[in-house]
Amino acid sequence: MRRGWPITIQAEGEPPLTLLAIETADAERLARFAAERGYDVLLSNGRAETLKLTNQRAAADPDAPVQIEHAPWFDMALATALADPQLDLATPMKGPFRTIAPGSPRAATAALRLARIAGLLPAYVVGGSEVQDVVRVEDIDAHEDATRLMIAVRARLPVAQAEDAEIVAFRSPESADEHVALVIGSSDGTPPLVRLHSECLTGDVLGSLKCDCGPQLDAAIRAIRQAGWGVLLYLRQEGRGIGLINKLRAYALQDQGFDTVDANTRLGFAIDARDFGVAARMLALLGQERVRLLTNNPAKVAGLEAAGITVVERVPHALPANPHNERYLATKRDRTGHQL
Ligand SMILES: Nc1nc2c(ncn2[C@@H]2O[C@H](COP(=O)(O)OP(=O)(O)OP(=O)(O)O)[C@@H](O)[C@H]2O)c(=O)[nH]1
Ligand SMILES: [Zn+2]
Repeated sequence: MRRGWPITIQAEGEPPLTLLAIETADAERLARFAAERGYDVLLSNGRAETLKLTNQRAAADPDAPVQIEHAPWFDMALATALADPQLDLATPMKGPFRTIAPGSPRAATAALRLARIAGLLPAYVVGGSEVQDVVRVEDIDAHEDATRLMIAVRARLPVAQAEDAEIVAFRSPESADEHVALVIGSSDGTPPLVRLHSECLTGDVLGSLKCDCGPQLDAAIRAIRQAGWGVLLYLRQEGRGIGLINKLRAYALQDQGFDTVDANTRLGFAIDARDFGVAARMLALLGQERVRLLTNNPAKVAGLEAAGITVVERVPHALPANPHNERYLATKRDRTGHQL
């Protein structure tokens, strides 16, 4: 998909679904794809609603797939406008469009998930008649199957704020994401103070002021050291699970005035695409199934608990705002239920 090649997704009991990711397609590839029959367009419900293409279907799952029927005037420019929200404000969409029920609904849902895993916009043309390399839905699920995660290596890692630390790296056969845990101090038998930190290249490395990630990361290490012992999980869930490029697309939409929640929806993603089952699995592999959790986000507590970890205490983890992240923090409080 990243190379712009078509793929076929097969869900058991459904017709095979052959598709081409719009982001990596070009006019020539598009013309070759489904040349005789024409192609439909597959979007997420959130993206389709943004474009007002869902005929007011009540409260559908934002991640559910929506299929738009081919019309003779579909071309690369139109496919790009359907896929990419960047130009929504500049070029209003001209129809008419007709949405139809996806012929392979489970394969279509898996396709949207695969785009997110690949870091691409979740939008495809569908309908190619030649079956391509076949990907089974189970193959896509395996990328996010936390039970397949294992400890790969552990080593001593003194860090500036905690000299007595050890790094533990995890990986699974299917996923390229290499998650790590920094174990600070040694167990004294009490539940560790734990922080789930999701990767944020802009905040963690470049010192971005748009979010609170960098200061939260520093403060977490300090708090764990002060508590005596604990674990920082550094989860490779950049952009709340949508990847760096898609997060930066969300930033570009924020430059147009949308908040962090609406930016994700306009792109066609869930507001938070993270799976905290990965964190639960890492804690279980470290032998820590009872934890004190540093967070303001009730979804992290719920996600760990649902995956079998007992959160004995939630420890607030708020830091002072700056002029650039005030709105971001207010959105967390007002729209995503953060207890700030
Ligand atoms: N999609 C998207 N992701 C963002 C944005 N701003 C920050 N992020 C990502 O959000 C994640 C940071 O979330 P966390 O620090 O875990 O914070 P949280 O879920 O709000 O919860 P706590 O800090 O634990 O209260 C990182 O992966 C960032 O890259 C944004 O505007 N859009
Ligand atoms: Zn950040």
